[in-house]
Amino acid sequence: MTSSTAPLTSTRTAAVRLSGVTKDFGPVHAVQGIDLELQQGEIVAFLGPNGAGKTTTIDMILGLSKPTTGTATVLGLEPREAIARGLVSAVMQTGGLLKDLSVRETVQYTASLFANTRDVDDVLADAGITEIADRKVAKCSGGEQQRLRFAMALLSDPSLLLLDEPTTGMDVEGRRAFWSAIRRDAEQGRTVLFATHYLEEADQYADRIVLISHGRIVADGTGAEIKALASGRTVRFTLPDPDPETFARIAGVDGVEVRGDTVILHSSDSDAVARHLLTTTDARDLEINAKGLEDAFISLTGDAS
Ligand SMILES: Nc1ncnc2c1ncn2[C@@H]1O[C@H](COP(=O)(O)OP(=O)(O)OP(=O)(O)O)[C@@H](O)[C@H]1O
Repeated sequence: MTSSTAPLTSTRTAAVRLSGVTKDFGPVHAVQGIDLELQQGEIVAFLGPNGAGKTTTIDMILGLSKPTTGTATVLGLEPREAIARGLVSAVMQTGGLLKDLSVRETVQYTASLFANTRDVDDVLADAGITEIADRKVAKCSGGEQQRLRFAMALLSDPSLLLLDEPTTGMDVEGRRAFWSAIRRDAEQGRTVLFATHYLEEADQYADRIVLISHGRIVADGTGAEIKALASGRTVRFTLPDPDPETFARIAGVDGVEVRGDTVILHSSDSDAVARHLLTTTDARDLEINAKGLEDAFISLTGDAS
């Protein structure tokens, strides 16, 4: 066994390395070949729609399931080994809290289950919940409960923190308080990977966004780079027997989708494209819409079904 000599704190060891990872559930190909390396200290968002494969991938990083093919390592170790050494913690969406305990009692109880932990008051402070330490869990808002889960996750002082859609169902204020606690903590150098559906959340809190769709990475970059993919407008219209080639040649058109008699053009100059269509073709029922993330997924994956 070589793991006892592994250079755990070396900046050269990736926090997470996925190589050719796939995961099948019977006939469902949930993850279809992911190669990804996260450096220590990075805050990375896994951004994708429902069913993209985010949770399945996080479960493999946590060692909760094994890849069908490919390998996953955490700080150079097998995921289960990294967990056993207290190097990884997770904040999941729900569950795991006893309603009758107070916030402090919950953290104290969790701490009592481990041999070595950080000081309870310190983790309460880091999670920003010192002032509600005596409140019963049942009386805490969704955002406060998530900050409590975050405090519990900090007890082992993990190098890697995984968050699976941690702000689902929270109001704006709960979300803001939760993320400011995470962000403050991450500034100390912890690696954070979180799954989200929201481009804004990913853009605001991550240094890097990995866009995932249908079990594959379709883009990987900064918030500005990913937002550029989701910017621009679509021009939708109907025309009998449309020819995609003709539309691709119109100045300002970046992408063409044809669904029967309906055509959707992606463009950064939708006014010019609309003017051209209305003055030189028989296009009808023309609509201009702001592009969103769903359109970015469609353009990137070519999935126009
Ligand atoms: N245990 C399982 N058995 C069968 N299919 C599964 C199982 N777990 C996940 N899947 C399927 O794998 C695909 C990926 O699911 P996954 O939960 O990883 O997506 P996700 O990106 O986390 O989605 P969401 O944002 O909805 O949580 C989906 O089609 C899902 O139905």
